[in-house]
Amino acid sequence: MKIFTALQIREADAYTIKHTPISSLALMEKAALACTDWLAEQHFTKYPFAVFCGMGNNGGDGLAITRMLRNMGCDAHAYIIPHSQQASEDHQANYKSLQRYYPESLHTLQTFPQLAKDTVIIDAILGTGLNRPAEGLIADTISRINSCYEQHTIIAIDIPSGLLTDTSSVNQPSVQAHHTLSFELPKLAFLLPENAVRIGEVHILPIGLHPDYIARTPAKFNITDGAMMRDLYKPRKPFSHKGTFGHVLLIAGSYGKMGAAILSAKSCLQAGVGLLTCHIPKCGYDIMQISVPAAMCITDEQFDHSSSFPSEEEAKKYKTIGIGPGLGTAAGSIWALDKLLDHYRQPMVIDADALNLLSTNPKTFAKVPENSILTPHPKEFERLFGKTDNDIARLELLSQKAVERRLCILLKGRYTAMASPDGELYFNATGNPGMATGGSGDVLTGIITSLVAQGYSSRDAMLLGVYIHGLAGDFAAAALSQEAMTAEDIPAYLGRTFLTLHKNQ
Ligand SMILES: NC(=O)C1=CN([C@@H]2O[C@H](COP(=O)(O)OP(=O)(O)OC[C@H]3O[C@@H](n4cnc5c(N)ncnc54)[C@H](O)[C@@H]3O)[C@@H](O)[C@H]2O)[C@@H](O)CC1
Ligand SMILES: [K+]
Repeated sequence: MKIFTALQIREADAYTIKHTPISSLALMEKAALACTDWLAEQHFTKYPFAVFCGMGNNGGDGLAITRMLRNMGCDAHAYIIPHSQQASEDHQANYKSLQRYYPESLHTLQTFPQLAKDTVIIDAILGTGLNRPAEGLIADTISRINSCYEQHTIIAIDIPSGLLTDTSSVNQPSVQAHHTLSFELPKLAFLLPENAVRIGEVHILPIGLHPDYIARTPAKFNITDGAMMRDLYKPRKPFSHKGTFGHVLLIAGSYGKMGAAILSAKSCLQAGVGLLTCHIPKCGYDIMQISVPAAMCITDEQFDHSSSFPSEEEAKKYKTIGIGPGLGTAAGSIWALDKLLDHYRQPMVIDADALNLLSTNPKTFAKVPENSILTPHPKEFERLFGKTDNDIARLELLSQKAVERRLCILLKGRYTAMASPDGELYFNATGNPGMATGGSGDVLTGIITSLVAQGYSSRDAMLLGVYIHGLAGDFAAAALSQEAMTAEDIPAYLGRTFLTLHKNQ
């Protein structure tokens, strides 16, 4: 799914109006109807409404919504903020309709109104046309709306007023909504952790923008989805054998952190690898053999951490290496990783403590093979690549580093961002807060390593691995609840997840 900029959204709007028998005013009517239908479905229409309107088309939406709510018998009032000399054409048309049918519902905002108990606040002040920070009466109204957050439900139309669509809004005043009702496609602003408290729950309502414009217009950012993943997925051929699906070496675990190695190993197997060998310290031998009988084990000479990774000759038998879960940051492990990178040139999957080893050893980092996949969470990302002022700057840094170092890098989060060496940037939308629990990342490493071994390109293994990791988590949460599920439940639901990738699903 594409993420369009504010400019592209305007173009999609204009293209739809030009190429279909729908006027700009009729498109606004459709958008307002989609919002009022949603309000009715969610049983908000039993409450009174205060609709705060700007003077552009976002305000026009608000006026049309007020009329439709009145048509449904609701007690709705529109408060127009006079921030401009002239309202947009469609705003004027909707103003006239409301004045004609429900003149008592129209107000020009002078002071913030007294709101009756349970009044639902609709924020239709500014939409994608925001071109400067909100100030004066608009900023005052935004702050008054936000002061009602505990007592009233606040619903933003298209985007919370004051929030920028495509760039960071850090330090800018904006409405803080419980729900955002947006049109047709998600906006970049909705995917940024820094906006989480302002956007609330986002609901994307279709309004019939022209599919040709959407299909032929390239977007800088995309969200992966089921259709794309079904295309990437490689079904198994009938005459295949375990050699067809690759041999993984997983270097993981240390004293007190063998659980991470187990979770990763189980997930690697459940994601379909042909053969799995785990390199673990001596303390982990019984634990691994008992917990994951299908995995072979090589024990390090050290008891509590790993300090000697395979030689050039030994490493040749592995299709790929996954390294990091529970590894620890012992000096011996740094030295061993550095030596491994002197000869190992295949793409690897690097996670957790192995990333921390790289962040403190730039010379070792420089040896990481091209097309390797790095899987940092935000703190690990910061240690590797430095601090940024906001989420947009961090996305740019992510993309820049992936291109510069010829790596696939994924930045974990609610919408994990995934960058590949050719500059593409995708977001993942599967997953849920039940996965915010120790071990989820180890599971992801196992899955992605497994896919690389099975012949997926690094980019495809990253996109597909993150997608199925999230979807398996969604199945686990649906069956067990977000609270009760643990990281171990994610590989257990991989089977159901793979079935959704089959073409006939
Ligand atoms: N493209 C679409 O898909 C559709 C868009 N519609 C609505 O149209 C909206 C966009 O409308 P507009 O382009 O008119 O933009 P806005 O309604 O966001 O407002 C733009 C107006 O506000 C002024 N303005 C911008 N920032 C300001 C600030 N900080 N303080 C004071 N004034 C400011 C601008 O100069 C302009 O006059 C969307 O957000 C959506 O709500 C819907 O009506 C129909 C479908
Ligand atoms: K708005």
